Amino acid sequence: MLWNGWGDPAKAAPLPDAVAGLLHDLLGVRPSPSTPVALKDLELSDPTLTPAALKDLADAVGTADHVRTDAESRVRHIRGKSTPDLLRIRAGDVTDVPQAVVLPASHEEVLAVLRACAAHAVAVVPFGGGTSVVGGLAPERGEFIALDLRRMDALLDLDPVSRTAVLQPGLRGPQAEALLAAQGFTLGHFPQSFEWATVGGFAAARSSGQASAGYGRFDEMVLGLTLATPEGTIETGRAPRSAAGPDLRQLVLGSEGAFGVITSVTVRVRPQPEQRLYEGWRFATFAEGAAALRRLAQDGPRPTVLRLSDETETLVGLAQPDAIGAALADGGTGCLAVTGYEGTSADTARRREEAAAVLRECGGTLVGIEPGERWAHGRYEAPYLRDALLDAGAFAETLETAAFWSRIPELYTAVRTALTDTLTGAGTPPLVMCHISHVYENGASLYFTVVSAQGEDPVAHWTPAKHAANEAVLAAGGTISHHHGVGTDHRDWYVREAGPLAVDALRAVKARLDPAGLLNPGVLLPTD
Ligand SMILES: Cc1cc2nc3c(=O)[nH]c(=O)nc-3n(C[C@H](O)[C@H](O)[C@H](O)COP(=O)(O)OP(=O)(O)OC[C@H]3O[C@@H](n4cnc5c(N)ncnc54)[C@H](O)[C@@H]3O)c2cc1C
Repeated sequence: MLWNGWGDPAKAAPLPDAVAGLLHDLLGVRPSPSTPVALKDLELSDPTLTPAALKDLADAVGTADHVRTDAESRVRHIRGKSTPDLLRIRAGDVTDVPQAVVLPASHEEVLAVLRACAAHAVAVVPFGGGTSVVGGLAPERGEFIALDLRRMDALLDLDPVSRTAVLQPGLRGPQAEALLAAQGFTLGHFPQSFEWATVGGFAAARSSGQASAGYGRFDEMVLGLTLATPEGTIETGRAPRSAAGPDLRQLVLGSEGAFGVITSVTVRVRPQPEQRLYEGWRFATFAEGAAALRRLAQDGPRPTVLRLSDETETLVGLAQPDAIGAALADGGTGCLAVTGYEGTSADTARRREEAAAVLRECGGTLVGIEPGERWAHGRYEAPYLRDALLDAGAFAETLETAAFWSRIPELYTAVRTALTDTLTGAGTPPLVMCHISHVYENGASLYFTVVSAQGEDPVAHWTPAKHAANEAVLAAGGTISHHHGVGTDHRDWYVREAGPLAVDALRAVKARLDPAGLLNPGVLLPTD
């Protein structure tokens, strides 16, 4: 993973000329005068852990080799991958750097690390793939270690009769899929961060993948979890469903490292699909397309992938950026939906035919296989483009929410307006794009992408727009996050969404599991 950008440096994507032209002409983007600070020029404070703390940590993981204090290891575990995170590290801001990176190999070693940290009053940030986009890896505490779970990367068990698998938390998406595929199964969890994010991170942040219409969200796949806390171990998941009290899985899912470290996850798996097929449909308007998605979500049949871009995202996605200005002035040129079917040949053929009838009835026109296959082929590429946009002096960020179907139109307008008005008022009119890519019987998520010129201080320039969007989400009846989580960035809005009694109850849970407040201080819950 690139330390100050996204993904595999070999896959870095140059900005297409047409996009560069659009940025300049439509958004007034000017080339950035500054170049990112080089790794060797970052000015890190010296590690402050005492020799006794370092020795206890080394004992906990068996060897000092798995306790790293070198500058590069520490920098590689700073914050996550939101655009403000990238802008800050590109500017050389290393204030949130961990004191050390500790790499345990088992549940017992995680417990031992937590004991050592408690003894030395050092905070702990569980670190999976480091792809958090909500400040989930930036605790409000100066001295902390990053607990990197990459060595816990085994498939511990596969039960083909029950169709369950037990996975260690440090498995990245492709590693987990490869281990399952070798035995004929798939998890079916394909978020855009699939290549880098981990099983533990998926559970800790309640992730949702691009095939959620067919396979479900990650939290729906989880049947059991093991949680290591400073006070001991919690295990959940004796049976697929249970009436034995409240479901403790739900307390661990989405806890973002604030209650403990997830050291194993039992998931349901499905047979590898015989066939995968994706295609494109066109709707006259976003509202018409959304109504079609709702019909499929409520009455079926459910495609495995179901997504709809609004007019602006459709134009940009079709690589027709030159046409955007004119098309927006004309009121848009329609919206692209992608439907995907994975499963046995007979099942995909049946669902495809029945879904096509519904989509036609709702006003859709089949465009063909090409847009669907193009989407599937390039599904993990967009984050690479963000680095090129930042290099070119543009700002690009995403945010997401969800609501019941009846609220979706108001939520869509409210968030777009908040982003557009705030950034236009600050002198950088944005391009705001949106898509629906996670649907339920009763509602859907909205995922926004914002592109504009960078302000002089790009992070400070973006913050009021992000806050205005958060306010719009709450006012329009949305949730502050559908799948990115709370972290530190959404925490104050989450506290308002959940309400004071709920937050107090969660604090009581944290106080019992983590009495010294060492786990991810300030992430999910306020520290005071
Ligand atoms: C380009 C890009 C695209 C993205 N696309 C999607 C998407 O399509 N869908 C989606 O849901 N999300 C997406 N995300 C967000 C992110 O990938 C998810 O939140 C993911 O679940 C994080 O996994 P991770 O392993 O990187 O966790 P990290 O970023 O390392 O950690 C996330 C949080 O969980 C905690 N944590 C991590 N591992 C554990 C553990 N084992 N036990 C306890 N706590 C733990 C961390 O302390 C942190 O608070 C995207 C992010 C980026 C940058």
